[in-house]
Amino acid sequence: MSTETEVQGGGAPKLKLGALTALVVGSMIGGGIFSLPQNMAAGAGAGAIIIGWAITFLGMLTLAFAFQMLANRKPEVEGGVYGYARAGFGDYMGFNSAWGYWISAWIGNVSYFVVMFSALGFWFHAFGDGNTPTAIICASVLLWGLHFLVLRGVHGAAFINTITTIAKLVPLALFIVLVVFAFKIDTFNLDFWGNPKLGSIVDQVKSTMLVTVWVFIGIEGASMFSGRAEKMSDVGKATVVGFLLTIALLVAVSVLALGVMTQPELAALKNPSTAYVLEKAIGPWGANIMNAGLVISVGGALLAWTLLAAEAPYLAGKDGVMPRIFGTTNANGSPAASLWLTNGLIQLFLVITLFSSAGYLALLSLATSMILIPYLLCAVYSFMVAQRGEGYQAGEGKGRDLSIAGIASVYGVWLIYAAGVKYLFLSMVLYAPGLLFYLWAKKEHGEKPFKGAEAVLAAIIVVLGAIAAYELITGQLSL
Ligand SMILES: NC(=[NH2+])NCCC[C@H](N)C(=O)O
Repeated sequence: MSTETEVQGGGAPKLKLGALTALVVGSMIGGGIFSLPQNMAAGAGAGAIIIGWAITFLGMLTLAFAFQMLANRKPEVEGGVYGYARAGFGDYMGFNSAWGYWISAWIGNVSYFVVMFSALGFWFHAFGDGNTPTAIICASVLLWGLHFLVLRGVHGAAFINTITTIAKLVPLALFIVLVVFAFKIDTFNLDFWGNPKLGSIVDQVKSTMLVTVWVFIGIEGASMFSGRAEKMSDVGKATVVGFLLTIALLVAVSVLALGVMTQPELAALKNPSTAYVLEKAIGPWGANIMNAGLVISVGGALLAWTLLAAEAPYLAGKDGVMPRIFGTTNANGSPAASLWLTNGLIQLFLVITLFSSAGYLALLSLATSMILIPYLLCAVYSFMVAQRGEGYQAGEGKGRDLSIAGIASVYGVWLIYAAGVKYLFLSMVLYAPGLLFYLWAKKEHGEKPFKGAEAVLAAIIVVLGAIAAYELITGQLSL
């Protein structure tokens, strides 16, 4: 691996608006949407679900706008959630953002493999719940197939992602149309504000927040590839358009399902619950269609997330906050070292799921909450940029941007609260070991690792991580 190829993608072709939008939609729509009817109904009635979507709409829209604003006002900052955190809060925070994002991305992929083979288990019983030996062997073959595909070039992989993204919209559109016909307003209105077992409206709404976070992860997809984009303005457009398309699908799927089955019925469904909702609407074919849809959708999202996962250490490596080796690309412009590390870890975890599915599920929710810190840092950074007026013409109003960035930041804090502060504490177990990589990188460049308060922050993360690890081991805390 030579360092000459460190230049961004060498002469690789640049990504256009269509490919960027497909990256956003393709990474947001993966497995989550197929389980949405059950996941949302598990703790909330129709009324609370609608309120939950309204909050999510406002919050995620402002976050999408914040990414758009950053792409337009700060075109020189590459690297999405990592790049913005570093620009706003220095090398060490930038590193942590890349690290948290990366872990969240690849652990998410481990869950994708399990979910995909569990859906295939609908037809092929040898795959069971997605973690039988046969399933793990086949998942591993698929993993390395994707690996070599991406090694041949990010641009080509992005092209295939565009195709799978279009393909995955078909079963979802079909679901929406067919369920509209089966929709019964009486079913929908029944216990609109939830039955007493679900608790207060606030509790019900809060229960939906975790689910809505997971389904929107990927909203940063275009920003992560800003360095490979043809035009910066396309990055912003792709983010907003991708968001609007995705939320329309998500809301339709979750709300329409409530007119086919009652909340307790939905809550009791197996996942992917869309399969059983459609089965109720049109018969056995329904389950076949949605299971197939899930396989296509997650297959495509696996590709998108292989790209996204490898991008984070690569970008950080290029800037010298991750070890140099991760910043190198092969002759096709693919971040080869980063890909090998990422997929190697996924392979390891796939084997672990063979022995312990429970432990891995716990790790998954932990990893989901890890991405909230990178999101919050981006929102706050967009607020700082607007406040300082960076990239604005003289006399140009900042009011709109300030309020958007303000709401996005408040939403970011709310998500961490709604996801549970416990998870934030537990995620320190995974944040803490990153320090070794950071110190390694800084040593390579002969730089002092910390400026100002960064050393204190690093110490806090390590101490919290150690306490959390200790409490986990002694059983005082559980995932
Ligand atoms: N591999 C991942 N890290 N995926 C995270 C994105 C999840 C995506 N929004 C979904 O609903 O499926």
